Amino acid sequence: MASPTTEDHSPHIGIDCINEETQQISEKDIVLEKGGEKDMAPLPGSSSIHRSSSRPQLDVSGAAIQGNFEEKDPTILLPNQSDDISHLALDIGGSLIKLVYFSRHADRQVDDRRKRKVKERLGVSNGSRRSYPILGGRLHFVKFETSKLNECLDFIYSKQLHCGGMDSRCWPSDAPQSENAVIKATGGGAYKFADLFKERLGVSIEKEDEMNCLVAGANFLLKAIRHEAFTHMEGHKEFVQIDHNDLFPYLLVNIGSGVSMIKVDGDGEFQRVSGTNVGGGTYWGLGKLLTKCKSFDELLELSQRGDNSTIDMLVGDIYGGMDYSKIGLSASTIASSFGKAISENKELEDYNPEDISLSLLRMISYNIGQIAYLNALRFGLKRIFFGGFFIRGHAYTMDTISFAVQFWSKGDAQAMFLRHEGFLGALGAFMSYEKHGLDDLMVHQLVERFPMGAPYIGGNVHGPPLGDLNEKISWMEKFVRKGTEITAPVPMAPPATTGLGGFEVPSSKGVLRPDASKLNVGVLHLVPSLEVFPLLADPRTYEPNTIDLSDHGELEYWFTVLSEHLSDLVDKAVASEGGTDDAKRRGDAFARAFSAHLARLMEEPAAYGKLGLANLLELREECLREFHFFDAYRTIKQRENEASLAVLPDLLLELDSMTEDMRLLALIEGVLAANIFDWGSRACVDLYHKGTIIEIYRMSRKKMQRPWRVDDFDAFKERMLGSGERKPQPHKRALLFVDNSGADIVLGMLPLARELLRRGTEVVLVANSLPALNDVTAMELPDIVAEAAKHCDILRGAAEAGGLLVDAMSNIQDGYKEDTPSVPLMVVENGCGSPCIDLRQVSSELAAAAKDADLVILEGMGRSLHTNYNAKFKCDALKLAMVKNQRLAQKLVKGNIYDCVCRYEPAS
Ligand SMILES: CC(C)(COP(=O)(O)O)[C@@H](O)C(=O)NCCC(=O)O
Ligand SMILES: [Mn+2]
Repeated sequence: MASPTTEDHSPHIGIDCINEETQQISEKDIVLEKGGEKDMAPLPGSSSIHRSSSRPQLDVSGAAIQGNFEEKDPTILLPNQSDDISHLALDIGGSLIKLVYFSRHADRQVDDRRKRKVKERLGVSNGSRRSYPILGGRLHFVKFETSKLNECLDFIYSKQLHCGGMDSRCWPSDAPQSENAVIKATGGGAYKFADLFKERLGVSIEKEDEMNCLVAGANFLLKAIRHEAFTHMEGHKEFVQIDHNDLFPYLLVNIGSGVSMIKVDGDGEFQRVSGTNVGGGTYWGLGKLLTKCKSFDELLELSQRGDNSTIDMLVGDIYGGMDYSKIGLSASTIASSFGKAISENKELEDYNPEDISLSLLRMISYNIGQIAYLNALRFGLKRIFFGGFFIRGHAYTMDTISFAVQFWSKGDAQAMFLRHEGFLGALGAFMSYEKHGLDDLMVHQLVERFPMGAPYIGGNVHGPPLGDLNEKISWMEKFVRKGTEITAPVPMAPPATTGLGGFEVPSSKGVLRPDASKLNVGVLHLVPSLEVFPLLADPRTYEPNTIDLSDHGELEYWFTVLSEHLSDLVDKAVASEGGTDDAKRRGDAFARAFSAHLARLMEEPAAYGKLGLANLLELREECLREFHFFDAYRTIKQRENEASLAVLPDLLLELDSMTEDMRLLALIEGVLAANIFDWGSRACVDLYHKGTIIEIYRMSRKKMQRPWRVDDFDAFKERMLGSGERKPQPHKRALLFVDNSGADIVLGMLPLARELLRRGTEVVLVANSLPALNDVTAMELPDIVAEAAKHCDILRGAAEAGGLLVDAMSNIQDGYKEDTPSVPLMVVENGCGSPCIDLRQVSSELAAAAKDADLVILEGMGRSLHTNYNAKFKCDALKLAMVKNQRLAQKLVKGNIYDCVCRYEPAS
C-alpha cells in the first residue's frame, strides 16, 4: 500500500460520522485469512477473480501467477495487496466540513492468452485500456461538523488521506510522501484553518474559489450521475432525466450557512446573481437560541412534530378564518411568520419548541424558494437546482421549497434537488486537481455502491473509522445490539448462527433519522471501461427494469421474497466457505447488513436512486461480496456442471438424429426446460428436493408443449430456416447472454450455440464477470466448453478458433486437427455480477463483440424478464426464459409459474 494502514496511527477518538468504505484495507486481510486455503486458489487459465464490485475494474483475487504464461518469468501479481492512492479535497463551511476523496488501485487487469485471442478476434487492441483518461477508482463522500474539526483531522490522518495530493497539484502523483503535500480546499475554513492543517497534518491548503467549486461540482453531478436530480412534491420524490445537451443555463441555489444563487451557463461559466443571508445558519442559530436544541438534526426533528399555526399569523387569523380568495390566499397561508407572537401575551417558554422549529423552517424555506424563483424569472431560467447541507434530504424542507417555487411561479417552474446536495463545493475542489480526467467521465462509467458504513453510519454511532472487515463485522454486531438507537431501522433477531429469517417492516416510518443516513450518498465507483451496449435501439429511452417498484404492492412483495430467501442464502454462503466460525460470523453480518438495506429501502425506496428489482438483486450480490462471500453457490454449480456434462453426449446424438426443423424446436425447448435450474427461485429450490438433476431436467422437458405462454417460435424458425424454397442467410454473429450453470448452460445453451456454429454463425457466449447465485461466469465457461468439446467436433473446432481451448488443449488427447472449420466460439464477460443486466453499462469486450453481431439471445428470468423484456434492439433478438415465479407469470404474461417465454423480435 502506498499509504500506511490505520492501525499504527494516532489513537482513535470518537467521531460521529464514519462514512467510509473499507474495501481497500480489508482486501489485504483476505490474504492473511485465506493463506492456507487451497480451494480458493485460481485454476490455471480460469483465474478466479474476486473483485470488489460487480464491475470489472478491480482485481482482488488471491495471489497467483497471472498475465503472460509464455514469458519465461511470468509476473506474480499480488492483487490483494492494494496500492491504493488517495486524493482529498475539502469544503470547510461555517457548520460542516465536507470531504471528497478518491482511492484508486493499480490497473491489474488479467490478460491471459485466451483473453488476448478473443480481443484479437474482436478487434480490441491490447493497449486500449491505456487510452482511458483515468484509471478506475472510487470517490468517497464524508462529512464532519466544523465544531469537530479535530475529529476530521484524525480521520484524515488515520486514513493517510493527506499523503496523496502532492505538491504537483496534479494527478496522479507518484511522488513519495513529502512535506510539500497540498490539499485542495474551499469554503471559509480553508482560510481560517489553514495553519491548523499545516500544524496537525503537515499539509498546505490550496484555496479554491467557492463559487467555482460549487458550479464545477454541480455540473459534474448533473452530467455524470444518472439519478442525481429529483423533484420533491407533497412527499413524492421523482428522479429527473437530465438532458446533457440541454442543461444550461440553470440557477444553482446553494443553501449552506448563507445562500448563494448562481446562474450557470456552462462549465466554468457562471455569475453569482443573488443570495440571501437568511439561510441554514439562520435556522440553526435562531433555532438554537429559541429551542435550546443541541444539534441541527435535533432541531429538524422537532419540526417534524410541530404546528406552526400556534405561532405564525395565518391569513385566516386576519380574515376571521376565511380565505382571501380574491388574491388567491387560503386561510391557512402564512401571512406573517412568527406574527402571532406580537399579539399574544406569551413568553418564549410558553411556545412549544416543536412549533418554533417548524415556523422557523417554513419561514426560511419559503423565503429561499421565493427569492430563487424571482431570480430564475429575472434571467429567464427554466431549471432551479437546490443544493447545500441545509436541505439534508429532509422531505419537509424540500416540499416547502418546492411549494414556494410552484406557488410563486404559478406552476411554471419546478424546484429540483440533488442527492449529493452538500458535497458540491468539495467535489468542485476535487475537480480542481489538474489531470484528474473526471471531466470526460460519462454516466455509464460510474457505478454507485452502498456498502455498509456508507449510508448507515450516522450521527449516533461513535467509534473510529472502520479499518478492516473484522471491524466492520464487529460494527454490524454492535449495530444490532444498539437496536433502536441506530440510524437505520434494523430487523431484530437473536444472534443466531446463520441468517435472520424474516424481515420486519421498519418501525421508524415518518421519523427523521440522523442526517448521514438521509444523505443517501454511496461510494462512486469510476469504471472507465464500461460502455453502453451498442445494439440498443435507443439508449436514451432504454429502461432495464420491467417491473415498476414504485408500485407499493410490488415493492412489498419482492422485499418479502428476498427476505424470506435470506436465511437459505446465508446457509449456502457459509457452507461455500467451509462452514467455519469465521464464515458464520460473516454470514450473520451479511444478513444484518442486507436486512438493513431492505429496511432502509422499504422506508424510502428512492433512497439510493431510482429503485428497480435489478438493483435489489445486485445489491444482494454486492453485499455478499462486501462480507467476502465471493461465490456462494460454487459447490452446487460444480455438481450440476458435472452431472450435465455426463449426459451431454447422449443429448447431442439425439439432436443429430433429427431433421433441421425438429432439431431447432428441440433446441429451444431444451433451453427453456433447462432454465428451471435456478437457485434464486424459491419454488425451484423446493423442486430440487424431489429428484436428481437429470430427473428434473427430463420432467421439465416433457412438459415443454407448445404453444408456450409467449410463443414466437414460428417467426424465429422462419428467420433461421426460411419457408419453402427460400433459404435465408445465416446470422453473422450471435451474442448469447447465458444464465445458469449446470443443465442450463450445458444441456440448453451450448447445444443451441453448436447449432448456430454449424450454420456458420459466429457465437459469443456472454457471461457474468462475477458470480451471482448459480449463474455461470465468464471465468468458468471456457473449462465447461472444453469439457463439452471433448464430445463434439463442432464445439471443439469453434472453441479452438475462438481461443477458448488454449489452456485446456493439453487435456484433449484425441486426433483433433488444425484444419477444423474456423467459425469461432468465444466467451466475453458482460461487466456485471448480478442475475440481471443493465445494458447501459457493459464491459468493453462485450461492446466490441456487439459491433458485428446481428442476433442477440437473452436467456433466463433475470436477463430477459426482470430486465430487458421490453428492450428493443437494432438487430434480431430472441428472449428465452422459464417463468419461475407465480406472481411474475401472472403480471407479465398472464400465465402461471413454469410457463415459458420465447419472444422473437426482428431488428427494429
Ligand atoms: C433471481 C432470479 C431472477 C434468477 O433467475 P434466472 O435469471 O436464473 O432465470 C429468479 O430466481 C428470481 O426472480 N427469484 C426470486 C423469486 C422467487 O423466489 O420466486
Ligand atoms: Mn440465473
